Amino acid sequence: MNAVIQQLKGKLIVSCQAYPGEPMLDPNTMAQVAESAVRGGAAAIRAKGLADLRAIRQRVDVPLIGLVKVGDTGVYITPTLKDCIEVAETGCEIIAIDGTRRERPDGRTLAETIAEFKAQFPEVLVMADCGSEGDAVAAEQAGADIIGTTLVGYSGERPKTTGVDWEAVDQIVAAVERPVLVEGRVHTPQVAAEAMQRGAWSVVVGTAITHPATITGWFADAVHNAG
Ligand SMILES: CC(=O)N[C@H](C=O)[C@@H](O)[C@H](O)[C@H](O)COP(=O)(O)O
Repeated sequence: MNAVIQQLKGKLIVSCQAYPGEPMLDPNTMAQVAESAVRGGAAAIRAKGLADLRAIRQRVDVPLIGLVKVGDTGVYITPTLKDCIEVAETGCEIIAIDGTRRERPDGRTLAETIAEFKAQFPEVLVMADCGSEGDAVAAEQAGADIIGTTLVGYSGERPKTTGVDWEAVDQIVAAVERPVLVEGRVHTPQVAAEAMQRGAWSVVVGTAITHPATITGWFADAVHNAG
């Protein structure tokens, strides 16, 4: 078992991302958020964008799961081999890439992408962001080291549930042997604990920890609806 994967077993991973046009879209800000998450107990940080990744790398010692987002539709999470290489060059232990069976913008299959990437970066792990059980099985066969439920509800294969899509999580956990990171719409500690009980290796939480505008909206709506 790879040491980094072992290190993440039963631990919380925090995703620190701000989006185009947002006030927190700033590498130094994201590095501060990441360091705060590590102080709170995050065993690893997931982050996007080369500048954010470089800034976070200088600030925290825990493993980094790096990605880039190219657009926000179709295959947009670290979509090409070139993107994989650029992310790995920032010093991440793990790269997160689109792990669906959809056509990739550079024409490579997922298996080709992983094989060519690993030829250059044998030490760097690949997390496949999947949207369904079928994706997860294919991604494992394609050589992914870690399976993420990241794209469940976003790739068109599964409906987007309000919280975690437990049916998809159960199917994926049962179908693959690789560690499954439950990621996407984990909004409370109780839900994170349930993910572990259902067989997750680790849980990745983004919005509910690191996206104040969304969290504020939850509270604002609750107050408004109760008033
Ligand atoms: C679908 C997609 O593009 N997900 C992205 C992947 O990196 C992020 O925008 C999410 O914040 C992340 O997956 C964590 O999920 P949540 O923020 O729901 O805890």
